[in-house]
Amino acid sequence: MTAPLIDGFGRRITYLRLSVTDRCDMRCTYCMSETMRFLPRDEVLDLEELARLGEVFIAGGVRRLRITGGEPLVRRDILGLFERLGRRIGDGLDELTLTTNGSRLAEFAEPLAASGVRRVNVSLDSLDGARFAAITRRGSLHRTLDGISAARAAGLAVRINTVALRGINDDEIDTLIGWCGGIGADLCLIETMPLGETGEDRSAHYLPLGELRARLERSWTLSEDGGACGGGPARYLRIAETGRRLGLITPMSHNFCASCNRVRISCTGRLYLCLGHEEGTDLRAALRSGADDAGLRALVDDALDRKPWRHDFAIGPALPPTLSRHMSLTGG
Ligand SMILES: Nc1nc2c(ncn2[C@@H]2O[C@H](COP(=O)(O)OP(=O)(O)OP(=O)(O)O)[C@@H](O)[C@H]2O)c(=O)[nH]1
Ligand SMILES: C[S@@+](CC[C@H](N)C(=O)[O-])C[C@H]1O[C@@H](n2cnc3c(N)ncnc32)[C@H](O)[C@@H]1O
Ligand code: SF4
Ligand code: SF4
Repeated sequence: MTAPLIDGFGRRITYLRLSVTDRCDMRCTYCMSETMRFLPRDEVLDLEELARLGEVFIAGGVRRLRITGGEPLVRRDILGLFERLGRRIGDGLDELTLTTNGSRLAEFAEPLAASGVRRVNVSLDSLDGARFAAITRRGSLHRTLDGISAARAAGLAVRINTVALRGINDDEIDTLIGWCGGIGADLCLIETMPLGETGEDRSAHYLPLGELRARLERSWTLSEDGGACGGGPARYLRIAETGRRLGLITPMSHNFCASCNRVRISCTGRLYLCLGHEEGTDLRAALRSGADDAGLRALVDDALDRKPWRHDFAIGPALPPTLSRHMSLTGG
């Protein structure tokens, strides 16, 4: 291992989110607009470039690597990346995983498991077909459910991600908790974050999870569960009735940045130091002009000194998105 990656506040970086495409087969209302335009292919890193950046971060002590997007499984050559980085599990990496909308998981679950993936986060905002189609604008509930079944059959642990949306799916959270209990999955609720224009007013559907938790406590016995999994932003509660965990990701109402352990690389090879800021550095230019690993690492170290302490997200009817960048570019 080379020297550990440490930011200007002394926070150790051990978790990398690698976005492999900005493209997606869905258009979730809180994530992007109906008419989202995607990047030309030559702006997106090729497999070799992605793998190389992954290796530089593993050498710097990154132990968890999450592949994300856009939808990572719409990228044709994606298995090659999982196979390549999967070889580093136990040799630097503790975990290689992905976040997916599940639409192509039925096809990919087995090969992903064979490459060393042990758990997946699957986004699912509703169990009602018509509602699911309305939220995702073009997704199919049965395809995502088939994907989840295939993941479980392949032995992958599944965590369901649900963005909690007032007036859209907040009446379904009890159902989702019960359903997740039935299939043996944890459920993670997420507050909507103000990234990128979507053509809709996010603030109308923003739901602070403290309020939702109080409501859920009328039906479920929830207790704090210290055991963090993934070193991510979720704070977990144990649900006595199902035995599963309920994760809460609350960047808007309760920020967790003091313990931030992560950075992200966009599909264009830009290192973003924080989900909530534009600060970063262009690693693609360095890659494409022949930089060696030490040169790439020097750029990363220089950037890490500028990692912001926290995000400055603000949401409200009169406020534009805090950042014009969409979540799909960095993968969240
Ligand atoms: N504000 C903020 N949100 C994050 C960060 N990392 C992930 N998220 C959000 O958390 C939600 C769930 O993300 P996932 O891709 O499932 O990743 P994770 O929650 O870190 O996953 P685990 O490794 O399972 O803990 C998404 O809405 C992400 O945008 C972060 O560093 N800051
Ligand atoms: C950007 S998606 C990328 C991976 C994959 N396409 C998926 O949907 O799982 C990663 C996660 O970010 C969440 N997300 C997207 N836009 C968001 C927003 N504006 N606020 C909060 N979470 C968001 C999604 O629900 C998903 O769980
Ligand atoms: S949240 Fe994921 S599935 Fe939905 S539009 Fe964004 S990238 Fe696609
Ligand atoms: S918002 Fe920024 S500082 Fe906060 S946890 Fe996310 S990446 Fe880290």
